[in-house]
Amino acid sequence: MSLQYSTEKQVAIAAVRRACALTSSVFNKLVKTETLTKGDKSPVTIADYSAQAVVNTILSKAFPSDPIVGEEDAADLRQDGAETLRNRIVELSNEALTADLGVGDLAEWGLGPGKERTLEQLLDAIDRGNDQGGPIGRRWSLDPIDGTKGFLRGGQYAVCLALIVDGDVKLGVIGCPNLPVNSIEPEGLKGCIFSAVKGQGAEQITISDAKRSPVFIPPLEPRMLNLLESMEAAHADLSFNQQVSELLGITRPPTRMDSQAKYACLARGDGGVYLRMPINPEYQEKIWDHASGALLIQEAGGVITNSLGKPLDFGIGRTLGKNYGIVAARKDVHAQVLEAVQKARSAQAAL
Ligand SMILES: Nc1ncnc2c1ncn2[C@@H]1O[C@H](COP(=O)(O)O)[C@@H](O)[C@H]1OP(=O)(O)O
Ligand SMILES: [Mg+2]
Ligand SMILES: [Mg+2]
Ligand SMILES: [Mg+2]
Repeated sequence: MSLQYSTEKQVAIAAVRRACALTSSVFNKLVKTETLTKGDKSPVTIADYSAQAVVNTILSKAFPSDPIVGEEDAADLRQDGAETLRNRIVELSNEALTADLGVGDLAEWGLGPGKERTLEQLLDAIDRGNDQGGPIGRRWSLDPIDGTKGFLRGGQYAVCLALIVDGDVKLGVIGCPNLPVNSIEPEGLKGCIFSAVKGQGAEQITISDAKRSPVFIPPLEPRMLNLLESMEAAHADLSFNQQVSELLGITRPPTRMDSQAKYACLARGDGGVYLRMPINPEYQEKIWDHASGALLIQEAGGVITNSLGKPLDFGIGRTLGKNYGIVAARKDVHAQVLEAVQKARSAQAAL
């Protein structure tokens, strides 16, 4: 008997691997043209749209009745004047979809040489990401490029795909094309895909040769803990993090990186705490920004809650609703972090 969600996992990893190859190839072509250093966002848009087209095409073939909550939609691409953009998306998406079958790929998912899609099919695939989420039923969440700023810098970004059933994340996959396979060799081989299935644990595979290793948060002495946090000061309250760090007696400096790569790092023990307190409480976190990471943390022996200690709710809609921040850490550390967060908050309120 095969394990629950084993087909979904195989499909999700295949889709994320192709999307990672696509985004890496866009980046490599971009640096040569310098468009990237000028901060022109359109090439990133090309990578985002194409990655969503590829993943949604594969999901729709393998699971035709599953809705998808995807970050992007094709409305702007359908406008007059977007022809160059559309042509690039068709080219990039078809390059990814028609690449030779890799480890675990099946031709029945519509992959491999000769499986080109038309412009209309690809735009429709992007628009398959229009599901509104909710508490009932089975659906996927997709962030085709999480950490746009990291992608632009040549830093960390992630392709994130999750399966959510009745508001509960059952499968999470995070592809990190720029993350070192082994954190103690930062200049070594890069490119990993993390996956977790509810109740079945978590693992990491290398993008290049699909080598597997289990993923779990090792016990870390408090002095060895450090905070994983956003690069972008606008995305999380980094000065609050500093106070929490001091209250916990953490001496190591924080590790700043973009995207759900932070969850991946925490899950394999590169860090110890992921703290994301809102700068702007009106900003509602999106489910595609946290679903895969949340399950990865839980399956690696961690706990993830908001700053009040309540679980994140992936069954509200496209967002996580009211923003009380996010706290993730190994089980034993999580309670200490929550306590420190409350203390830091009281100290702030007393000012
Ligand atoms: N004001 C905000 N607060 C928190 N997160 C934000 C905010 N604005 C955008 N984001 C999202 O944060 C995620 C990246 O987080 P991090 O900085 O930790 O890497 C992105 O998905 C980004 O969305 P977007 O994809 O639309 O840029
Ligand atoms: Mg994102
Ligand atoms: Mg994104
Ligand atoms: Mg975005």
